Amino acid sequence: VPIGARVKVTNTGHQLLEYSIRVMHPTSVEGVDDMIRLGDLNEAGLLRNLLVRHRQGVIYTYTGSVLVAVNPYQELPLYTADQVRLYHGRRLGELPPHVFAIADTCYFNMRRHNLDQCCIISGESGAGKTENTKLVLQFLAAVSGQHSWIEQQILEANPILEAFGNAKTIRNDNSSRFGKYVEIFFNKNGVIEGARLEQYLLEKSRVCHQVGQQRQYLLITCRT
Ligand SMILES: Nc1ncnc2c1ncn2[C@@H]1O[C@H](COP(=O)(O)OP(=O)(O)OP(=O)(O)O)[C@@H](O)[C@H]1O
Repeated sequence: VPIGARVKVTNTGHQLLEYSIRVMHPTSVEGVDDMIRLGDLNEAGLLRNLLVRHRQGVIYTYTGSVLVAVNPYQELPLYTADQVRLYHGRRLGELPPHVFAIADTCYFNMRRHNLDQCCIISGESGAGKTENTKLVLQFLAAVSGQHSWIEQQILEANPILEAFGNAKTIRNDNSSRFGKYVEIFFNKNGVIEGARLEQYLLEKSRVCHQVGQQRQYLLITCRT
């Protein structure tokens, strides 16, 4: 049953949807940074908030410690070195929502509590998972102290992986053919020492041409 509606059974046994119309909560008019503060905390309220912010050119919104990113489909001046410096060492929520704030919170928690941190990036095809993953890596490489060859290698591995593992679909010109599990290893001083990437969840439905044995799926690049 859609949110805001309820099922009513008529005398003849038919089911009807009855919609209730309510006055919009003031927080839904301008939009809020953190959707936990929404008065209309339902699906319609969340979607409206994202729409209002998108119209204002704002692509990131929190729901507590979860970041919702709306794909802007255009270059925004949000990922400069100045932005990295701005978000480094700040508490979540202190500044406007940003993927750098999430990356910084992970880095801070890892160093402070000496615990592994995990960032899950999910969404439908074309939502911006790959781009935001790269931004998290870019941020971690920038703040993790020494600017060594290793950090550069990790960042530069992406175009190579994308060359083999990405291809055009109706939804996304640069669609990934497989999911990625990226592990970044830091030493005690918070400096990047290495990385490991594991691929999983290959979407066979996206493969349109198969080379040789099944195991070679990942080396297939194709255009649909
Ligand atoms: N933050 C952003 N700023 C600018 N452009 C973006 C941003 N996020 C996504 N895009 C654009 O949208 C395109 C699709 O994004 P991306 O490849 O990250 O989606 P995805 O969720 O990984 O999709 P798939 O599941 O199909 O691999 C990118 O190639 C880029 O052009």
